[in-house]
Amino acid sequence: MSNNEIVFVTGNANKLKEVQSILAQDANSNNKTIHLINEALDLEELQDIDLNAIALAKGKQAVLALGKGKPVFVEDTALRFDEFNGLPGAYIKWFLKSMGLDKIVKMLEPFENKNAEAVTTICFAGSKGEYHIFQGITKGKIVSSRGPTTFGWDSIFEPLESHGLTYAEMSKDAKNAISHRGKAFAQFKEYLYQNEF
Ligand SMILES: O=c1nc[nH]c2c1ncn2[C@H]1C[C@H](O)[C@@H](COP(=O)(O)OP(=O)(O)OP(=O)(O)O)O1
Ligand SMILES: [Mg+2]
Repeated sequence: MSNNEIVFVTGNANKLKEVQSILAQDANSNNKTIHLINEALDLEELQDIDLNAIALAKGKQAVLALGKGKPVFVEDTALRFDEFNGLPGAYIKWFLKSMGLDKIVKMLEPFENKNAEAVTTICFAGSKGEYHIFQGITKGKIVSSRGPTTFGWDSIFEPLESHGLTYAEMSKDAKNAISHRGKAFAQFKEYLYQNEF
């Protein structure tokens, strides 16, 4: 692929919007413009608590689906409860689908420790067949839903760095500045600016 084109395989429109916005920030201060192409494929997801292993398996699925030689990346996002030793983790997607936000909050009711961390793990497959993993972590706590419920578990996660707001109560730019995804993509961006892909 020419022109610094890179494929992001995700079926999640909210993720795509955030990633487009993060990659567009300070794009002018670099000579390199990254052209993002979205493929909304539903990839098979490994069941594991090892987030790197999940992201790598997802990246390999993306390469299989698109064919070798195209720079492509995926990301998998987990919500890990301290009290549950990291679960639901990557399974948060299925908890959300089946139980909904309120019951997820209730799962922690018997426990004092509401601490959690949001984790985005990116797997990038370069044109030469190599894989790279980047990860961003934001610590916070699980709270009763506050703010719009448009994106996943945003309304029940209050990051430590937000001074009392849930992700859902923050502006998009403020969320991206401190979020798990913002931190993971800051590293990925650095890599893309400094390397041929
Ligand atoms: O910043 C976020 N704030 C709130 N909720 C979020 C966020 N990021 C992902 N989420 C939700 C979406 C899905 O319920 C689960 C992650 O699952 P995950 O497999 O990574 O996403 P997905 O299946 O929706 O899209 P993809 O096609 O990229 O796999 O957490
Ligand atoms: Mg998924």
